[in-house]
Parts: sequence; C-alpha cells; structure tokens
Amino acid sequence: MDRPKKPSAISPSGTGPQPSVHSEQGRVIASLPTGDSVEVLLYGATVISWKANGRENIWVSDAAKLDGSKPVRGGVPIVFPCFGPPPKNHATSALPQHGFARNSTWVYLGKSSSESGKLASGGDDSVKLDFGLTSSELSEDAKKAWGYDFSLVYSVTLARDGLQTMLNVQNKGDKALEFQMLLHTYFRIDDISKVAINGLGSATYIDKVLNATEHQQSTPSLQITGEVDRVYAAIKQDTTSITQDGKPRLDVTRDGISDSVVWNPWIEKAKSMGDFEPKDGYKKMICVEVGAVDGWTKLEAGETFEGGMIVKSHA
Ligand SMILES: O=P(O)(O)OC[C@H]1O[C@@H](O)[C@H](O)[C@@H](O)[C@@H]1O
Repeated sequence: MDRPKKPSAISPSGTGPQPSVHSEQGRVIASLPTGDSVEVLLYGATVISWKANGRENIWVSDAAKLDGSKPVRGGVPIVFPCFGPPPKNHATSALPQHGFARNSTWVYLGKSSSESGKLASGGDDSVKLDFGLTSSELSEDAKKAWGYDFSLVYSVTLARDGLQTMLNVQNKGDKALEFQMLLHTYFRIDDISKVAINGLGSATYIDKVLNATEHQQSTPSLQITGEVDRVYAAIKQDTTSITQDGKPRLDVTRDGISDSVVWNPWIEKAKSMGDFEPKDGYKKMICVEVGAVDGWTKLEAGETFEGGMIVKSHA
C-alpha cells in the first residue's frame, strides 16, 4: 500500500543524566531528567499519563477501570484489529467493538538501548519502551474469534520534545490477514469551548453522529460545540494541531497512516457511559485519534506494517 511520507523524528539524545524506567503494579513508568514522564499500563499497553513541561497531556476518566476488568476510559487505548463494531461476514465479525488489543495484557519487552532507526533512544533525553502482544497472550475467546498468527510491537518513545507511539504489526502466519488500527488518544485540554482542531484540510469524513453520512471538511478549523464523531480518511497533511485560546497546544503528526477520528461525547453520551466521570469531563478532553480505519489494511504472510504518531506539546 502507499504510505504518506515520514515526518521528521523527535530530536535525538545528547549527554547527561539518564532517564529512569521502573515497573510497578502492572505498569511501566519512564521519566526524563527534565521531569517529563510517561506511564503505560500493561493492560492494553494503554498510555495513561504523559507529562511534559509540568503539564498532563492525557485525560483519564475518574471512573476508569485500571484493573484489567474493561478497556480504560481515557488514555491511549489501542484499537486493533477492527475499529468500531466489526462488520458482519468479516474475519473480525466475532470480536468486540475496537477489537482485542485494548483489553489484552501485553508483555513489557524492555527499554531500547540502541538507535531505533526512526528515533534515537536510550540517551539522556529520550527513552523507548517496547510492548508486545501475540496470539499466546490472547484470551481463549479472542483467539477463537481471530485465529491468526500475528505479532504486535508497540513502541512508546518519550523525548524531551514529544511522545512517539508506533504500532508494528507482523503477519506471522501462512495466510493473508486484514486489520484496522487506531490510537484512540484522549487529550486533556483546559476548556473545550476554547479549542480548535486544524489541519484536516478538505478531507472527506464519515459523520457517525449524522447517520454515517459522508461530508467534506469545509473550514480549515474545527470547533467542538456538540457531540462529534467523525472519521476522516486519507488526510493530505501529516499534522493535525489542537489550539487553545488561539495558541498551539498539541501537534499530532501521523506517521505511516493517514486517517484520523475526532471524537467528543458531549453531554448526553457522557451521561450514558458508566465509566465516564466527572460527567462534565467532556469539557476537558478531546479525542484526536490516528490510524488506518478507512477500509482494511491487508498483510500477506510474513509482511509487516508500521504506523503511529508523534505528538508535540506546547508549554
Ligand atoms: O466506548 P468505546 O468503545 O471506547 O468507543 C468510544 C468511541 O470511540 C470512537 O473512536 C468511535 O468513533 C466512537 O463511535 C465511539 O463511541
């Protein structure tokens, strides 16, 4: 498949004190000497915190379950191998909404100590954590519902100037497989009424709030004034930016993928979700999710795919 060109990676490491990495209670926490940090739950390999310049960038519901009993409401759940409810008559049909990656327990593969190719790691100002999921870690139900031999490696790189999260998918079996993937990021913002989303260009989107009808983004900037659930396909620009009060807040750059979902449940939908707290928390979050969800990505036996994002936070 054709892939968009790669964005420039976050700046490489230098010299000085080393980052620290430790694991406790089913999570891995990495910190840089600057104080920036990232916290990843093994359940779902869900990033549940990313602090930069003293500020939390990730929203997690006060009622989110972090004990592995259900996908985390908040953070960066990984959607794989299907996005939304799976279609009928497809290899994913028997899977739950958004697949199994967000509710499987991943294996921590360790901190990378060498250059990753895309991004330097292991120096004083960046650290890369790898998490893996294969069919052996799946529940019996998931294995039965999606009987492919696969390997996922999710790499979370914390750097002084941003966070990079990349999903690598390998078909280890002898038959082709199809998947969708999405990094369902809940960004923490101060006030939804002051937020704008830029960089969706004139992309077409499916509006799930308006009966899944197709539209074209007609304004350069999107403001959120009600429930929004849009699936943008083949976006030409690499970067979608979130501004607050007209100032840059977060830049989300797609790497190897070109689709994005913008989601905010607003008042009624937030009320209907038992694990969404506080109920007016929709004012403090916006999901800008990067992925490959327009149709299916096919991997022949032995093939590999990689896609993800680089996020930069403005102080
Ligand atoms: O409640 P879930 O399964 O975590 O999904 C949350 C939302 O995820 C978004 O990605 C979907 O576009 C929405 O339709 C969905 O409501």
